[in-house]
Amino acid sequence: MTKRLIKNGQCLVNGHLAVQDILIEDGIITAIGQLSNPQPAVNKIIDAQGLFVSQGLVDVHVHFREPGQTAKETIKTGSLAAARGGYTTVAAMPNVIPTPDTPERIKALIAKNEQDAVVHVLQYATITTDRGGDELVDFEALKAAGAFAFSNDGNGVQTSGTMYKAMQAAAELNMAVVAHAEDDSLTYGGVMHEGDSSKRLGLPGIPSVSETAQVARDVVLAGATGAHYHVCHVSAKETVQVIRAAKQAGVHVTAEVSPHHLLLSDADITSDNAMLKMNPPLRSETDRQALIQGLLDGTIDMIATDHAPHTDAEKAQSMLKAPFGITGSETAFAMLYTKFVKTGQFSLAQLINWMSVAPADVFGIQTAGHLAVGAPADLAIFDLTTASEIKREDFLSKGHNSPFVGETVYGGTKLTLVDGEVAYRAK
Ligand SMILES: NC(=O)N[C@@H](CC(=O)O)C(=O)O
Ligand SMILES: [Zn+2]
Ligand SMILES: [Zn+2]
Repeated sequence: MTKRLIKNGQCLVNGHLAVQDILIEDGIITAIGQLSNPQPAVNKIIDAQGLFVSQGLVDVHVHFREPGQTAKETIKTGSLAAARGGYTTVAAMPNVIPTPDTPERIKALIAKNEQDAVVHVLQYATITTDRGGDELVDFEALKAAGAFAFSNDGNGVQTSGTMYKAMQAAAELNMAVVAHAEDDSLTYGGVMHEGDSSKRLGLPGIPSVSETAQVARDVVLAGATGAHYHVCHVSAKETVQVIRAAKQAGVHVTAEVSPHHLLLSDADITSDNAMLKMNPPLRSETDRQALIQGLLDGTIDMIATDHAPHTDAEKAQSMLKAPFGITGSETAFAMLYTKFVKTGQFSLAQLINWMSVAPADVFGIQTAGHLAVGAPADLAIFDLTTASEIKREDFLSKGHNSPFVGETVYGGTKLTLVDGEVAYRAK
């Protein structure tokens, strides 16, 4: 039996930091508290003096590009990036090639995730065949094959009738429909938010209504079907209002926001720079403030990265040509800690709630989100007091497409344990 002891770490206890020791036996947390020293037969002692020891973070929105686009990312590199960010459980979106829209395909992908990943990977199935059109997948068979939830992320479901039937099927199975909300008839070939910055730069804009109109449709459908409807990467203030009203009306709707939509706005796009191109786009400062308010009042439940790696060559192009998406796994905690917790806007407990507890609880991920005796030893150890610079050469992701390179941050990850084993250790 392997016994590890994490000594003297700072843990959140009832929302406040307190010094605790954590005993791990065969990958399971077996004791938390002021443990007597020495513990009998401990194989390894980790000294966490002055460090923050947290339950592992949970990210319900990442893109690994395998199979199909392994120049951008693989299951291995994407999971290493997650571990470096302090994540121990992630959910992988299905926009890989071929896409997991059949039981055979998702089984093969789950087996590959299991084999290659250094963190726990949950796998989304698509809502429709080929992640487009109106032919629904076999929800029951995909659930039986191990699907985590259903999503066409990368694209919105364009037809109301298709979304309605998808929600009926998902509700029947007690599974979530996880939506990238985007009405293609309202995007006009845009590459950034339609607003002052797009006008100044002369770049085509994506109006907020392209997101909000579809979420408005979907909360009505969720209300009618009783389905759990989860909104990906909320970006617009009007969308926050629609979700708030739907929650008040008793609709089973939940929502995530990405770190970049909390940290940046279109005012940060001062030149044609594809490192700031993602979907949905960075919106106005008013939208950003509404997202922060949405988190604080519970309208938005959680933070998810939408880690979307692309190659250097692709992202070196103009915003007109480059693909949408930025990476996020390796920068999320440190950036959010530095910009929101250190500044006093969020408490550390709130941040851990949005980055671990809430995603696990909302999606019923039994094995994640809580630092507790009996739970798997999925832990992240962060250094909240030493400043470091985000450097592109340090990324374990194949993607370097991060607008946060060069930022000085606190909250770097020192060690990530998955089932008690080292998934990431800082050099
Ligand atoms: N967010 C993005 O800009 N891109 C994502 C797709 C998505 O999340 O919609 C990708 O797969 O690259
Ligand atoms: Zn999306
Ligand atoms: Zn995505």
